[in-house]
Amino acid sequence: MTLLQVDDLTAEQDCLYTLVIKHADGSREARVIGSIVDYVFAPDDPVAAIERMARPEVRIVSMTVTEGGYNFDQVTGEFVADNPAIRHDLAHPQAPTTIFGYLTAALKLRRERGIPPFTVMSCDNIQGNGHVARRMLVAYARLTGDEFADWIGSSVHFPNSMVDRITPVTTDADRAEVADTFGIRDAWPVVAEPFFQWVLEDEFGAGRPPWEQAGVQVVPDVEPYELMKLRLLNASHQAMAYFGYLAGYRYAHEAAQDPAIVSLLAGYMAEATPTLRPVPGVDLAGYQRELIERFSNPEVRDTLARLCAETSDRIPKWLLPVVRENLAAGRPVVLAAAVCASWARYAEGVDEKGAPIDVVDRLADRVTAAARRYPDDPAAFLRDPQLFGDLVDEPDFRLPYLAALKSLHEQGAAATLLTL
Ligand SMILES: NC(=O)c1ccc[n+]([C@@H]2O[C@H](COP(=O)([O-])OP(=O)(O)OC[C@H]3O[C@@H](n4cnc5c(N)ncnc54)[C@H](O)[C@@H]3O)[C@@H](O)[C@H]2O)c1
Ligand SMILES: O=P(O)(O)OC[C@@H](O)[C@@H](O)[C@H](O)[C@H](O)CO
Repeated sequence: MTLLQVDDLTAEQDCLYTLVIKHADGSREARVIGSIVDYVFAPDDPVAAIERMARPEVRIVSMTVTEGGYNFDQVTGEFVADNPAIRHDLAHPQAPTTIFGYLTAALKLRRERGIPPFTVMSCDNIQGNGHVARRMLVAYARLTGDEFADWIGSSVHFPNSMVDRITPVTTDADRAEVADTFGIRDAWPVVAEPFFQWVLEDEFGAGRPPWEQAGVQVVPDVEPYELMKLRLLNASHQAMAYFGYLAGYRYAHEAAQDPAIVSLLAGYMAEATPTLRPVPGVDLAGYQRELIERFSNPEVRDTLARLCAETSDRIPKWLLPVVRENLAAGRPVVLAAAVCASWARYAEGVDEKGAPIDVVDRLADRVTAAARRYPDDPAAFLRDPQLFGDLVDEPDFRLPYLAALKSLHEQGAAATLLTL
């Protein structure tokens, strides 16, 4: 295997890359994208990155740093100040490691130089991603001084957004295909499904490109779209990932073509739907059918391993809000509880044939240790307040969770899916 650095993007191919759209019928569309004009790898040269962000022509800083990058307590929603990376950034403002250190250093420079602030545009899969980005950045800045934090809170804009296109990890096979099919030697092609949706609030302090012309929906309130996407698409990814992996599948389309998994997804989505708001112009039943079709696209070859990673940052943000709202309204949470049980079974790190599972999660040691307390302490996995809050005390959640976990152990994933 060739080890490629993203630096190749600048050195070898002038920041151009190929976007390959993979249709379910096997046809392909390819376009060379020229929207990246330069690239600075911040860990190599933090000061250069900060200076770049401070340039007057920079008007938007967009972020795709995954759910774990926002550093908030998943139960209280509060900024976690007691984090070694945050302590490091406060002590070394010119060599930061977190987005908060970078954004703060660049905004400070702009303010000192009389340059208006940039807009911070989160593209991550977090409910209220703009609101969360604002709250967390202001909380970080407050640790450096109240006046500066207040200035960020009142001067910097943070649009909420919903970004949707299933984009798996690029493989060597993708690179080879781009060369063979399109005659393009590209170290960093991006492959994706045909569907895309980007919904954005028009909340920019210093202007923005006319993204409507490229199909972006600019709306006054993104929340209904976010709820729909995070609770139906992303949470359904979680629903099929662990059951699918334990049942022996390795690709999303394989799992999504199994009728028992389709039933699980349909059942979970029926549980989640009452927690959504009406979405302008969207028929939610049609959206759910389309999701199963999108997941089933055999060409995209999204791996379950990608969907199974960093669960500690995903299930608490996408699935547990559905559980809490349904419990509060007296509605059932049986399938959402079973999905949590499938995570617990997966987190044990050993599959149904005794083979090891590579649990990729920043809390891997902790979740695996808790999961392995089954059967001596069957609810141990739920007794992690930072992940589950007090849900372990809710019988309507705990009992279906325990039933599904017992069945996963005694019958296996395939048989459990049939009983669900
Ligand atoms: N891939 C998709 O299908 C897709 C679709 C829509 C939205 N998104 C959003 O985009 C984000 C990125 O997706 P991706 O597929 O590019 O993921 P990825 O894992 O390929 O890339 C994530 C990047 O974030 C960086 N990162 C991780 N933790 C960080 C932290 N604490 N601080 C700063 N940087 C950090 C990583 O180094 C990596 O470069 C996702 O989390 C999701 O919110 C992804
Ligand atoms: O990338 P993450 O960590 O937010 O979540 C994994 C997938 O659910 C996600 O990448 C989806 O493929 C994407 O959100 C589809 O638009």
